[in-house]
Amino acid sequence: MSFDQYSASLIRYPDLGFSLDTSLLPLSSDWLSAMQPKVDKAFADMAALESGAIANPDEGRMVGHYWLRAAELAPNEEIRAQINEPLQALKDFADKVHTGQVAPPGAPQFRRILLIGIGGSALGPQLVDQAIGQGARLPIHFFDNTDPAGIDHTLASIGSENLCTTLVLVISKSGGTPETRNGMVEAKAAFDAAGLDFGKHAVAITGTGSKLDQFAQEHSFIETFPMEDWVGGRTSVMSTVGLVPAALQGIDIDEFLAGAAAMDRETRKADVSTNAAMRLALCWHAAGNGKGEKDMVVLPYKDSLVLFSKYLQQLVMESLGKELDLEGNTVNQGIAVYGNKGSTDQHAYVQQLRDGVANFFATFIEVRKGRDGDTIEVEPGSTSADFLQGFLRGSRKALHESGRPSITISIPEVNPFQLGTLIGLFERAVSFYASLVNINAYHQPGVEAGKKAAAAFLETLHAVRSRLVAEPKTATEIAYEIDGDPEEVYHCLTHLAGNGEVQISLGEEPKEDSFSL
Ligand SMILES: O=P(O)(O)OC[C@H]1O[C@H](O)[C@H](O)[C@@H](O)[C@@H]1O
Repeated sequence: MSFDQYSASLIRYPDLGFSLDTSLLPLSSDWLSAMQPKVDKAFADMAALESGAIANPDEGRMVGHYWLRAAELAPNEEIRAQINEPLQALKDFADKVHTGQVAPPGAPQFRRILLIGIGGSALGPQLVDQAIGQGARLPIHFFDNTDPAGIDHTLASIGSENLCTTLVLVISKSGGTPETRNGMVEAKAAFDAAGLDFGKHAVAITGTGSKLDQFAQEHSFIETFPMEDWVGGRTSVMSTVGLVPAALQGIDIDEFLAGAAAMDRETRKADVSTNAAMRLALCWHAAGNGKGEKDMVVLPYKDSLVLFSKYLQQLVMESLGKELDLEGNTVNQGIAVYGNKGSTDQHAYVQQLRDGVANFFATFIEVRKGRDGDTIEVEPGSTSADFLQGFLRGSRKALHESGRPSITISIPEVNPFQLGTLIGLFERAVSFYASLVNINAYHQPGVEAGKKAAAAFLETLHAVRSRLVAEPKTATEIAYEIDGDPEEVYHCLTHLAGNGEVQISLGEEPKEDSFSL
């Protein structure tokens, strides 16, 4: 490690308190020169995207998440209104909830939020809650799955006696995602059981005209906020999806947006030497040979950023994990992302990072401020923050010594503005990287395949249920009756057995297992 190398390579934005250190993942000038045409194209692609080009060609959509924090840059008046009007409306709504002008029947105020959503319609609000939701005016709970045990756990943590002061946010861009629909049906059942009118507790955030939008109208929800098709789920945290819950929590959403806008201003500049988002994209490219050969391990040394690794996992992997490039060639692109937080992970998997298979690069996130307020010494002359910083610097050095590259991002503290800068940085890095490797970062065709297969499984399950009788049958026999796949039928049967709907009698192997009512 050399101070000269560090000093020369550091990209700093002093007004943002931000710096990016890539000295331990160096990019040679020859390599950079060779990449220059692709870099130029990536800057040009981004300029086109931001001025309203159809940047998501497969879905024929514009890609507008950068406008959400700078509506003046949106390509037309209609889109500016689609940003500004809901923003004002959601702020007014949050004020009314806080002052009790919007209140549940029979109680002066809403006291907590239950957010129902999945993927991009939950991860952003979860990240915001964990990172900057401390001391929120309204605590928030989540249904982010169709796991009934998880739903029961969340309902129990709210307490049935508290549903009467719970505000439910149902979030789904498409308005048809099964997990979210199921969560809403489960929540409604809990409200019904408590004798409460679900609609008087519910708000929808969804595309206009979606199934959820219709449900909200039919059940007289308190409010519906629109979500536009030019915002992708994984980049929706600065749309109504992230801002409605954040404003209700009392988080300073203007600062959050300002942080992203400030990072956008810096990383919009087509200068490879000072553009942190382009530098990140180039480092990813260099580390993984432009083919994702190295995984990205995200290590924020701050508890409140623990979900940032997961958030980036969706942002990066759903955006970059693509079979085809823009010309239709099979490329199987992507970068695997995982991570949790430091120094916790040093006591878990960092052993492998240091000594094991060298298939990754690390991204450290340093938060300079340890805590608000006074601190104590945990041993003479040292604070807990000193140790946290020591472990970050120690891991970075140890990885470097064993030939493992790393990037280090530094921010002064975790607050709405800084979280905005981090999200803005990675969103743009993902856009740039997608251009460098010539893929569409804004669709997710692979996700549809799993959804279709799940729907087919559910159909088989219905058919299997209808064939169950007191007399034992094997999976093969039932599969023959319904013209189904025996293994799929077997999985249906073990699912039903696991939930007490059928009896299973084990044979020597699964083929011989029999099932009866
Ligand atoms: O907001 P929704 O339409 O309910 O979608 C929720 C999520 O599920 C989809 O399957 C996509 O893969 C995600 O990108 C999306 O964020």
